[in-house]
Amino acid sequence: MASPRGCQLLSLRPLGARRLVYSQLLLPQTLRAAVPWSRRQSTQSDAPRFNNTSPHNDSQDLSHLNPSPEDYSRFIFQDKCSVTMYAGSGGHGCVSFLREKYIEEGPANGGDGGSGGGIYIQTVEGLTSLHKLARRGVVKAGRGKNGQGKSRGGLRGDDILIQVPIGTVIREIERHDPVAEENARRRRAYLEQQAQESEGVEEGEEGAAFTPIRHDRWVLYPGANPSDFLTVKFPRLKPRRQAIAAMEPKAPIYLDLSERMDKPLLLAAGGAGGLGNPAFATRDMGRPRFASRGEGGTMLQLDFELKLLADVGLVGKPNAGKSTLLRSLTNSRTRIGNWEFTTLSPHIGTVIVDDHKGRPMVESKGKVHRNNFTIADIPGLVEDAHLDRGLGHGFLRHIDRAGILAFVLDLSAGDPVQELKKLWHELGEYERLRDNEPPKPLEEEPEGVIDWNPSSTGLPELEEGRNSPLETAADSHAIHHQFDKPIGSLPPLAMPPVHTKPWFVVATKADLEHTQEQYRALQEYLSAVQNGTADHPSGHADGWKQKVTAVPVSAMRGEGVSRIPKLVMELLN
Ligand SMILES: Nc1nc2c(ncn2[C@@H]2O[C@H](COP(=O)(O)OP(=O)(O)OP(=O)(O)O)[C@@H](O)[C@H]2O)c(=O)[nH]1
Ligand SMILES: [Mg+2]
Repeated sequence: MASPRGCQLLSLRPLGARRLVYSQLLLPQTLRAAVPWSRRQSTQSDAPRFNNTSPHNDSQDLSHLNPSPEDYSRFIFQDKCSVTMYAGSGGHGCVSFLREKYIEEGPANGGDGGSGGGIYIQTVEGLTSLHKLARRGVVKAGRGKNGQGKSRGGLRGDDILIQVPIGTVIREIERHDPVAEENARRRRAYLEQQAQESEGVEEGEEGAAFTPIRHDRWVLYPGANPSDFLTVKFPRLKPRRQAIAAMEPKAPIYLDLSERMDKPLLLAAGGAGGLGNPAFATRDMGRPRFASRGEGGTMLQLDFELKLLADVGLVGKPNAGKSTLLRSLTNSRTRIGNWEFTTLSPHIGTVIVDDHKGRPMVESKGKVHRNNFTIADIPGLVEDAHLDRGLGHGFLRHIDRAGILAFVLDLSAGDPVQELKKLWHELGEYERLRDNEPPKPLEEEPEGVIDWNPSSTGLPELEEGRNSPLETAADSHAIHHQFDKPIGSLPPLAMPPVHTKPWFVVATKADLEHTQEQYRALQEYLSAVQNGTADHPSGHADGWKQKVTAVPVSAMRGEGVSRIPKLVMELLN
């Protein structure tokens, strides 16, 4: 028993030391004293101290809402990542001949190679972060197995299914498609030949020209001498794609996966398998001693970005009590601390709203029943956050992505109306800066952009004339020109203006003294905004103000928070 305990203590020590340094740097004198106090909460006997006055003490387990410093888990969050994907290449065809007693020179019986594995994508409910995908970095589908003798075909390569959260946007950064490149090469060769013919080069001369064997395209019979092939005329080998490749979205890929998908969507099909030697048998050459190699798989470099973070985003100053509020509403284990910037990355919690029998209580817009919504706890906003102060722009971007904004105002910390206006000011400034950014190159080329709607039954448009070698070559030429120069950073996602989003206020720490007057003033102001007698705090005349209200809560005691799910469900509708 002794050794594991020792280990635990060792691992916690540096953390405690670091926290103390933070607290001394960031906290005012009055709050500093609270840090050792909150650390003391870890012992059972001290835990209920601050709650002595609360009538709920006995009935509720409040330790979840005012956790000890040890009681937190690190939530790894990533809302952006770039992943390189390789579809599997096809297996090679086999060169083999029937060998049987009394059959001297058996016919060709090499099997075809198996096709390479494809890469599929699907949105699933319950995922909130891209960190798992980001950690993989490179994703490779399986290669098809080579064909074998006795006409045995090779096995297909394994497919890869990538699961992403709903609201992921996928954009293509780079593509390397061996089939398209081979087509382009053939096209160039064809054009050169045409040019030569028009210049009057005689056919006889050209026909005699020596063409080296393309070992990247052909498999030769292992027992044969290379010189045996000098006189062999290899057939023209068109690069092939699997039939399923017709279901790939148009290049360059731009997908906005904003709904749950029942079926996966193909991003890149694997390369077609090579053909066995029977495929090349002709009347003149009954026993071809070559087979074709499998086609290479497409390489895609894709940028993933989470567009919609959560249904509700908590916006507030550092230390306002956002994380405590999230804990009181959900099972989240987000970290709480009486100092600023406790939360360093968004945490998402899910609130289940049902009749305790699993049946949803509310029906939302698209007539789809919902029994849950998600809340994102975002790091606190400081003044001039839009100028990258505090924890920077990144978190304003997260606010941008929540459907509903919940402004968390600490009633014990100054005038809440002024606080609310400051928060709106930061959002407005951020939006202004974002919208004034110069447009990036990809925005000027919208022709490759498709709106993928997973609920529609139709397939995405197919690449036109993909099977015709000349047209395909031209296409691939275009692709190549586009990717000659790297696209660089992609343009930001287009979001609806922040001031048009539904919002409400959570007035927290209402259990503290002298907060009633503050709440009253806040509620008066919000009523005035709703009636139109006061300006919308964002300063926009067309700001959303259909039902602006403030919910007084004491998140730490879990009081008043039950009104929030009802309000959110109303707003979601
Ligand atoms: N009295 C009282 N204290 C609260 C309440 N809600 C939160 N607190 C305290 O306020 C402090 C800050 O709470 P957090 O939830 O970490 O605040 P935050 O807004 O997430 O802070 P950052 O993550 O730094 O942005 C903690 O010490 C909480 O215990 C409340 O309703 N009443
Ligand atoms: Mg927090």
